[in-house]
Amino acid sequence: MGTHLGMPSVAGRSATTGLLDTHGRQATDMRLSLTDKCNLRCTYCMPAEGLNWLQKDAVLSRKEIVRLVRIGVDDLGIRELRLTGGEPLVRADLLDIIRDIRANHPELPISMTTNALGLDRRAVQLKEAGLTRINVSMDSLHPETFAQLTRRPFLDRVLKGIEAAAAAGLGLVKINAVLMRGINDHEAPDLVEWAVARGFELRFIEQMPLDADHGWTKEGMVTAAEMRALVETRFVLTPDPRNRDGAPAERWEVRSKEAPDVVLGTVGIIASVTEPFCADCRRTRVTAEGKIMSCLFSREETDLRDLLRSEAGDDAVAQRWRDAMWLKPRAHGMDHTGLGAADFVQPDRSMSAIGG
Ligand SMILES: Nc1nc2c(ncn2[C@@H]2O[C@H](COP(=O)(O)OP(=O)(O)OP(=O)(O)O)[C@@H](O)[C@H]2O)c(=O)[nH]1
Ligand SMILES: C[S@@+](CC[C@H](N)C(=O)[O-])C[C@H]1O[C@@H](n2cnc3c(N)ncnc32)[C@H](O)[C@@H]1O
Ligand code: SF4
Ligand code: SF4
Repeated sequence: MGTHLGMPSVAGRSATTGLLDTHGRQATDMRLSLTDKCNLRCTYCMPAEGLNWLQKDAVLSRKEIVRLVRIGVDDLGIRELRLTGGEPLVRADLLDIIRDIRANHPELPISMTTNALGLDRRAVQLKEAGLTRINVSMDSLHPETFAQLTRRPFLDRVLKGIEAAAAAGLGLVKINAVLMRGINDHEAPDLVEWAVARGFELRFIEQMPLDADHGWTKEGMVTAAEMRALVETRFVLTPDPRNRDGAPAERWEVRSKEAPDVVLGTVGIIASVTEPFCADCRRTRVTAEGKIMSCLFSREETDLRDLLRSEAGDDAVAQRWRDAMWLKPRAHGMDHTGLGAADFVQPDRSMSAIGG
């Protein structure tokens, strides 16, 4: 667990404090969903038939998004912004949104998590608009396995997108791979080999119960310990000495068994289920329709859109955001960790509808 502010009292929350919660954490990392729509149907996230997309006017407009980010950064201590979704690249005004945010906040790190479809055509423009870096989700290097997991045959397009992002200077490129038992878990060492050869940081992700199909089981998921063992069939892993600094990924240095003196690269493992990192969580989430979710697994949502569409000033918006974050659950949407525990309730929203 990293450093924390002391437990703040309600009286101690003045109009100038940031996004504190009753467990002594402060959210400085804003995750903003630009859309609930997506052009893939990853089995651990979306149903095959897709979801009922939000109406256009239900989704925050460019102006509303830019205002919300300004309030977050200027009034609430946000220090990092991540654009996500659904698939952020399907949003037509994505470049304008990034340009506007960059104009207001010249130093703000702005990253994006994407499936990379269409990124080959837009990577340079994204960089020019002011995007800092990119994470790409890609679970398999085999076209058939990729198609099985995403229900779409688009691996070659994703690979082109990744190449374009690296060439455009949107690095360090991180690659996210959810490992699924019996489907792509055997690919773990190949994915590591592919990523380190290209200077990408690969992260293996434990599957969480956030799929629209509600098919997740604790027994069925691949654990972080298993992921390490799979990688260690070909490589030597040692803890990365750098400070984790609130990051979900625990990083490991990768060496080959033949030349263990040379660090080939780094691999991360995001163990939300078996090794949760909630005690050091620094996240605040805004859904595409402007609801604050203080935790990925929150059952409570706080609407900011109605305030943004009223005459309310920035102070009122900031205060409602603070109030929502104050009540952030300790972990996994509850007062204790335990995805899949008897008292855990899976949120109604899938990962794509929350904003991963
Ligand atoms: N438990 C938990 N897992 C999360 C949360 N946010 C993201 N994840 C998981 O972490 C994975 C990686 O998320 P990214 O969007 O790439 O963000 P990140 O790892 O914070 O990114 P970097 O800062 O670039 O390292 C996601 O695919 C989720 O599975 C969160 O708030 N809680
Ligand atoms: C919801 S997606 C949104 C951004 C973009 N569409 C993408 O896939 O990168 C963000 C991240 O959530 C991850 N994700 C989705 N469902 C998940 C689940 N059930 N468990 C763990 N990670 C999940 C994806 O692998 C992806 O890295
Ligand atoms: S993980 Fe990302 S790419 Fe896959 S269905 Fe969900 S939102 Fe779409
Ligand atoms: S589950 Fe909730 S508290 Fe835990 S890291 Fe994710 S958002 Fe933070």
